[in-house]
Amino acid sequence: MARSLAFDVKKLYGLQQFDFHVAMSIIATHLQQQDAVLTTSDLSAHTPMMQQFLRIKAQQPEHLLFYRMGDFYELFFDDATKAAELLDITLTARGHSDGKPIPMCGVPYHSAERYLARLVELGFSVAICEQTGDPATSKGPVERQVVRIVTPGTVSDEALLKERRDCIVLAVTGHKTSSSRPEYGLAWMDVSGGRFRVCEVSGHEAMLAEVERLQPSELLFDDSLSLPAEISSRIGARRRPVWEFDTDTCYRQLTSHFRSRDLRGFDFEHRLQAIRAAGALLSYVKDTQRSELPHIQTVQVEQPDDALILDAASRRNLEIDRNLNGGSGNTLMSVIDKTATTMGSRLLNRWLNRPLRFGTELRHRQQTVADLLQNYHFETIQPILKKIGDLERILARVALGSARPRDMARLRDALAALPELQQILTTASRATQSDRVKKLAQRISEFPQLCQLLSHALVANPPVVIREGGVIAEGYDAQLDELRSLSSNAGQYLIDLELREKQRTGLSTLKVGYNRVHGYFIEVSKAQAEQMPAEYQRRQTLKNAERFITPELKTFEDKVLSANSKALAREKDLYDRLMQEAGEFLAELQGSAAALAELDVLCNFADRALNLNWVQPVLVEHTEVNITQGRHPVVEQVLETQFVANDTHLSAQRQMLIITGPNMGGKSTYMRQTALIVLLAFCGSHVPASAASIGPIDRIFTRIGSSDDLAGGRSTFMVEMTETANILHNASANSLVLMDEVGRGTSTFDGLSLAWACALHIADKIGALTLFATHYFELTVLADSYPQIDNVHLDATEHQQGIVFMHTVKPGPANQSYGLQVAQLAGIPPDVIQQARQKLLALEKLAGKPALSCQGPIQDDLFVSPDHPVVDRLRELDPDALTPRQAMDLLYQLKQSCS
Ligand SMILES: Nc1ncnc2c1ncn2[C@@H]1O[C@H](COP(=O)(O)OP(=O)(O)OP(=O)(O)O)[C@@H](O)[C@H]1O
Repeated sequence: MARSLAFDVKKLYGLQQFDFHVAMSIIATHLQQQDAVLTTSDLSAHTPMMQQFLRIKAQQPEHLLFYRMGDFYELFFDDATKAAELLDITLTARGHSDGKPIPMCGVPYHSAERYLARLVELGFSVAICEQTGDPATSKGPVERQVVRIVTPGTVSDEALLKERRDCIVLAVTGHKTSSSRPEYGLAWMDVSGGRFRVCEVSGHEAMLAEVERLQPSELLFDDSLSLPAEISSRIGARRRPVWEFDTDTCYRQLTSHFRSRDLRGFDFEHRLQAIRAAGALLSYVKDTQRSELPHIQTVQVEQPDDALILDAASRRNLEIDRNLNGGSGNTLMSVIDKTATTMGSRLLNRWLNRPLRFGTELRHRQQTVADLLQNYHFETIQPILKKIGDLERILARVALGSARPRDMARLRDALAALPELQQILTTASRATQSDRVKKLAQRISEFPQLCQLLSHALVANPPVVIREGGVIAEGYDAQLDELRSLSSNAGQYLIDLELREKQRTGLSTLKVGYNRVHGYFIEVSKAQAEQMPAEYQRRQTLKNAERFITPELKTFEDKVLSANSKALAREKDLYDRLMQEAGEFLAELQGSAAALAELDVLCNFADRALNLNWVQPVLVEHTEVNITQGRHPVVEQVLETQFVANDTHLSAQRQMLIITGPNMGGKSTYMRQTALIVLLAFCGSHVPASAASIGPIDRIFTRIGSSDDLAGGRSTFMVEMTETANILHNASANSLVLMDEVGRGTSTFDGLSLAWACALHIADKIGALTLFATHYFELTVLADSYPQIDNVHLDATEHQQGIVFMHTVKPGPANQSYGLQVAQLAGIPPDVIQQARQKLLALEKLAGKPALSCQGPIQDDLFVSPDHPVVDRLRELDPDALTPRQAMDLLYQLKQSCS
């Protein structure tokens, strides 16, 4: 129906080429206008201003409307009620509608950013409606227009952005395939960084993993998709109509933006889902920014196979940039990020969240870090990078025409620092054997012409905004200088004029003055008024004086009074041109900024390697994770005591380690450190170990910790099993799998059986490199039957005062659980511990062996429970030797011992 309607519109509007998207927009506007017409005719009793408001609001139904009135942005009706609550500001009323007061609230325009930041953080978007007409010439309300729409994922203002985090808007679409595994298309844009990426993934888990990786501030999803609550109820998630994802229209959107005939050059000509997501996203962002997005110069396809895959749960468990409480403390990022620029910090975050696979790019990174470490070159580079700052975001604002004067000054200072940087890079690359630093330096251009222009044009420390002027330096523009000197020299001119006219007329009372209503004047006393020369025209009569104007003074007045506003307008004009001129270098500047950010991250890797005593891992072609004296990068930094380093050796011959040991022994730390070392190695970083060699790993899976997903309707055990199922389905022989206490969330036998079967499946069927921590000692027997499985344990010893954790990984299984000792350490009351001890003894007696230790011989049949005493008696009994009476008595006895 929509499509046929659109064809009618095509006829109606005479569109040459059928453009479904444009047509649908016309229909939508048309319908909205009809709505607005209806509304306005209904509300003709409203003031003209309110009618204007309603007309504009009807076109922005999904955004809060900031309606500019003087020095305030006002909100009305439901917007006002909502905003007053969200921003904690006073709700008042203005006029009436239908006999009821119209709710209203407002925020001062000069502090609007603070309020915008809050709303955006809460996931709301705001349409900013400014006065665009001239109040002096307007009949009725001044003309107003929505000049931009601020949405959570498209903001580019410095005040609304987090410095060290990408601000991403993501679009998701997809379709179900015959294999019932849905194919998803994802497209995301970092408007403030000028990045546009797409990918296609297969299956639900993969899509969730991408969302977890990207952490979008805004998520647009195709209305036809049924997505789980964890996606659809995210802050900033919005349904978008299906027609926005129309393939043909999206394809055309993309080709017209990139001015290309097709999408072959971008390598996604046939990726329909990616095309749909990318096209819908591009038009959404263009619409909200009211810009053609000149800084989005390309779109890149991210191939899942190019990166080491981390599913959503593993990303969370490894606490890469967010800890399990959602904060940023004690994360890998918090330890590793000592970048000099915030653009470098954001790139580092992206790298950590998308480690590479084996390949040239990874080796290049490693080599560059090694080169930068030589002679400590990175230490001379970092201070210059600090001077350069966040070039990436400045360039985005230049492209969007929203760069502030201080942005331009920072751009100038950044460009001024480039020659010095190039010199250092030349020295560094001469000192190294590889050409990596040289190659990186070649990607960073110098911009002498632009740098000179900005230095000439801008004052040293410009104000925050252009509004009040004072941005353009003296000597840059003759016209501006003249206008400025006119207003600043006005005082002297008037003194000179007064003196001259006094002498000419000989009138002693003559003086020059100014008032707001009448402007400049020459005043004389009433008595001398009649002696004025003919060219003096009367302007105002006072009680004791007369005021005049002369043609000369009038000309001066016109010039001076307008000089100020003319100077401001001229300055604004010059500033805009300056931005345009900088915009002409945009592509090259963006390329240089990207290389600078990369240089920053690689210097950062060198810095961390040196200061944290990390080593370069050797990348080998065969499957192995061979770490000598590995440490956990984060725990090591926060511990007040010495961290105990441990080895990890996994290979095709030793695929699985069953890790036992006491609670608090260090099992989880050991497993996580292995995963983090692998992850760091695949980012090109050095690693916390004394040596490491790592083979090609395709994915890292983790099943660690327990949390329920009440909103998603999944219990702790259900979450645990879902994550385990994902591993069993998707792990390969090249995956690194961490399994921590699988099965603990259910009854002992169920849990043990599941842990047993999962471990066996991974070791026997998949062959993944696996660390399997468990408190089920029964699993340690697997090593006897499967040569690829080995036992290790975390060491602890018992002291008089209690248990001492050695945190050392030793061969073989643990021989004790120490559960009660750890509970005692945690402060469980002594009488409870005592009772637990008694119960433990009873259980051990019943089982005929220490219940929770594996000291006794390990049985092959793990799940045979100890026989009941009745069974033992029956076994010993000879029925033929019993009289009927004895048999009857025995039966009663047995019955009694069962009760
Ligand atoms: N190698 C180590 N060197 C020094 N301290 C360590 C080491 N490993 C762990 N620790 C300390 O021990 C604490 C507990 O470690 P971890 O959580 O890894 O134990 P666990 O064996 O997994 O315990 P549980 O079985 O109860 O989950 C850590 O928070 C850390 O303070």
